[in-house]
Amino acid sequence: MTDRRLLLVHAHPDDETIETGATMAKYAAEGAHVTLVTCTLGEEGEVIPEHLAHHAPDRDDTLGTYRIGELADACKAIGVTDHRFLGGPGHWRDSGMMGAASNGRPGCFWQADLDEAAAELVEIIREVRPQVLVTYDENGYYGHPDHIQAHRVSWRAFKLAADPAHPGGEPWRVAKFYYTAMPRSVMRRSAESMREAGVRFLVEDVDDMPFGCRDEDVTTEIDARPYVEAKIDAMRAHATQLSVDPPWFALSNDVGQQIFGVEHFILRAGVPGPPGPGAPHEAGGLGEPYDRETDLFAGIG
Ligand SMILES: CC(=O)N[C@H]1[C@@H](O[C@@H]2[C@H](O)[C@H](O)[C@@H](O)[C@H](O)[C@H]2O)O[C@H](CO)[C@@H](O)[C@@H]1O
Ligand SMILES: [Zn+2]
Repeated sequence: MTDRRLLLVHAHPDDETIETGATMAKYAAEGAHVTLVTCTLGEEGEVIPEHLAHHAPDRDDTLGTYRIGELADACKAIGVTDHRFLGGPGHWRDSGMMGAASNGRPGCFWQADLDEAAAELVEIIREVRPQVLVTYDENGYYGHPDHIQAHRVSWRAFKLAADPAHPGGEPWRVAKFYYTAMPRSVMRRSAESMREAGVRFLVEDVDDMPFGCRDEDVTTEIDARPYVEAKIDAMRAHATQLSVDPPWFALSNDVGQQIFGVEHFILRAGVPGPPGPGAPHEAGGLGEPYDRETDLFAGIG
């Protein structure tokens, strides 16, 4: 299909690259219109490099502004030119990890009025008219309040955008709504590879990691291996948040993860397309039988 339009809704600067960077680079390179919406500036994040530590929320509190620049560089690396902050830069502040005092801070995303935030996203959906929307599952992929809220706002906006009773612009029905996903079998093989390689990062037991899904829940495997270098460049752009030592990376908790050019998704709404040739285990794929979609736009007329 021509005129493909993909909308991704992510919570903080860096999530777009960690979970969907190769997929975004692939579709952008293939001429699809890729729109990234980021819900906060990541103001409450930790800072890895010592020389940037002064930006931290408990020091200069300038991390949000700094991460705007990191995100711009990451978007350039993956070829994404249409990026928006939900409600405008800094409209909703990063809420911090679940249970942090910052969860209760007025103006943080976790405290956002759902319909107000969803209305902001409906405006973008009715302007861009994407066939595909990608965000997190009900648990926000790993339980972070801003990720859970990104899911809730996206699902609400998906419904409202198609509702003729919702004011402002022509209704638009997004054909396919996806969750990002990381199959546990891929995590297990990756942890084994890290142990064998003796990586400099911590290697945690997969069952102790806050994310991961059953292989059988995955509906879609995007093989974007040709774009993994772009994903690595984008990860390097998020230097306050990520340590990158390809093919590995780590967040500020120094727990190692593998950088994959193959990324996985769960179709939450819409009609799946036909199965296609997936990726082998050694590439981070789910391997045989290749009974999953291999294109987010598959099956859309
Ligand atoms: C990938 C992601 O969502 N990162 C968030 C997350 O950052 C984590 C947080 O600082 C945690 O305390 C660390 O142990 C972990 O290593 C970090 O990845 O939460 C931040 C605060 O809400 C957010 O800014 C960051 O983007
Ligand atoms: Zn995040």
